[in-house]
Amino acid sequence: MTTEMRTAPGGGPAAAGGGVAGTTVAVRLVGVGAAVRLVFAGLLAVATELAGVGLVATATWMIVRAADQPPLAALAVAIAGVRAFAVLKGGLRYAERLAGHDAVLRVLADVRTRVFAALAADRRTATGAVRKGGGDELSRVVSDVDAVQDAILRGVLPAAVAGIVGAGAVVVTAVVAPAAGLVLAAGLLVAGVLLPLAGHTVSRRASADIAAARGAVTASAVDVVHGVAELTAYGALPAALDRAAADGQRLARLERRAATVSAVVGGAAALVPALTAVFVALVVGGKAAAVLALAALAVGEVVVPLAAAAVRQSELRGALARVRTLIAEVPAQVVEPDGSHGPVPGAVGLRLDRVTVRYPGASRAALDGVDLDLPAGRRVAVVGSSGAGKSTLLAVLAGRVAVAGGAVGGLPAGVERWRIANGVFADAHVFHDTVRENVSLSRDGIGDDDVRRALEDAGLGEYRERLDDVVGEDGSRLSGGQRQRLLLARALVRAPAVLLLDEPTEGLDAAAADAVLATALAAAGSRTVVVVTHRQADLARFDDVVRIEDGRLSRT
Ligand SMILES: Nc1ncnc2c1ncn2[C@@H]1O[C@H](COP(=O)(O)OP(=O)(O)OP(=O)(O)O)[C@@H](O)[C@H]1O
Repeated sequence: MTTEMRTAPGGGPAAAGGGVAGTTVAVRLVGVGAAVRLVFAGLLAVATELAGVGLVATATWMIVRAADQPPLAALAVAIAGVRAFAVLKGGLRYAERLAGHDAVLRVLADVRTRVFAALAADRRTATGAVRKGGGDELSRVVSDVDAVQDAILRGVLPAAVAGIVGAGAVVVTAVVAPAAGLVLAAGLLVAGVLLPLAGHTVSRRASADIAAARGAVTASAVDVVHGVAELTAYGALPAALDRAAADGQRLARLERRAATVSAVVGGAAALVPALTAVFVALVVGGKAAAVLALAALAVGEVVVPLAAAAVRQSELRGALARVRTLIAEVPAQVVEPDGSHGPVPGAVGLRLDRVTVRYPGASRAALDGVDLDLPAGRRVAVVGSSGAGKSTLLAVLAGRVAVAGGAVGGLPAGVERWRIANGVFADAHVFHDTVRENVSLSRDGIGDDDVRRALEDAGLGEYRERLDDVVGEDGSRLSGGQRQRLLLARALVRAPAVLLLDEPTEGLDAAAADAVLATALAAAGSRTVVVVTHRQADLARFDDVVRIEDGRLSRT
């Protein structure tokens, strides 16, 4: 027997992916290039706001001066100034929007690419952040990424612009009239710092509750929709609907409260610049009063949106943290397919060397220091009780799970593991599409004849002439056994060098299971094959039988 098995005790305590967890804090959403663009957009925004304040101040001065009915020549500079500021403001606003959105869209494109890479890696690693929640989690990821845009355009940029414009306006006002400068500084502090801080503090807790409530609503809605047949059959539908309705009401209550906070804070912030303008007018006498008061009003307008943005910012915080974590979880070792790989060799073996796998949050290792030598062409059966770690072993061989310790060897250089080792896995998905598409997955070079042969080999000959049949959502129009054989046909149609089959005959009667395994092994030819099975009768067909119990491997 050439298959060599040793089980080593212990295993590294690090969770899968733990090696990159420490870099989470260091991961930034915005690269240097995008940061430069954002600063440029910010400077344009500052110039736009200053042009706006200049426009108001010049126009006010001109109106006040005109009241004295001076010769027109005395107003000529002011008239030209008003025109210049108005044109400048419009032009700058356009340029600022262009630059700001360009920068933000570039950031988003970059973040989306990195998140996509993380999700793709997630399919093959134990981090499983998205897999755990399925479609619901995926839609949350989409809105989390969109939150990056909101955070920059409605949070970071306006806050920076308001800070610069506000500081500049206070200095200039203080030079003209120190008392007015103080009043303006106080007003801006209240509207631009204190109220946003208050809004942020009050809404921080609420937004965490809202996020949780939103998740609960989605989860209960999905449960009711998907489980309606079972719930009806067991008479549990009214209770489930009540629970879903209660979740909805809780969410509505929380959102109402948050909207009230936002309205109160936003309203107060809008009031402050008006009051500031009145106080500026009171502390400054003469003709300068109107000019400084209206200029203060114009500057106040720049800081007013910050209060509402701060309330929204606390909603976005969770989203941004999740995006950062997700991006940080992209394991460095994941190689993206770039089509530059050579042909997959015909006969390949693999070797596990003290491999340990620990799922996040699990108290014990799913695989614990497992050694397994898998020479090319060997056929190995894996047995063990439920939850012992059999599927995890296949996932390691296919590179779908990150190992916390040990190594997988024997891989030809430059070839990704999934190209070498693949097959039928416990969590395989059947698409709501035709039999043909489910077997070929639109891979190049797989014709109808190949699909038919694979269907025969997998014991699903009854679909030979029904390639256009749509199989339903996750194969709902197939029997359990047919679904399993369809997945087997997918694995056999272009079988990899190492064929991994997780209970390929599950759901078949004994005679059919015997026949399907026999034809599948015949179709596998000289390939290396690893099959997880619970059937004693299958074992005679294999060169070796390995047993996994509690994540440890032994020979039988
Ligand atoms: N994605 C996951 N996240 C967390 N824990 C997991 C995950 N997948 C498996 N586990 C845990 O790892 C252990 C091994 O699971 P695995 O699926 O490998 O067992 P198995 O031997 O294939 O079981 P079965 O015969 O019931 O399919 C179990 O304790 C299981 O609960």
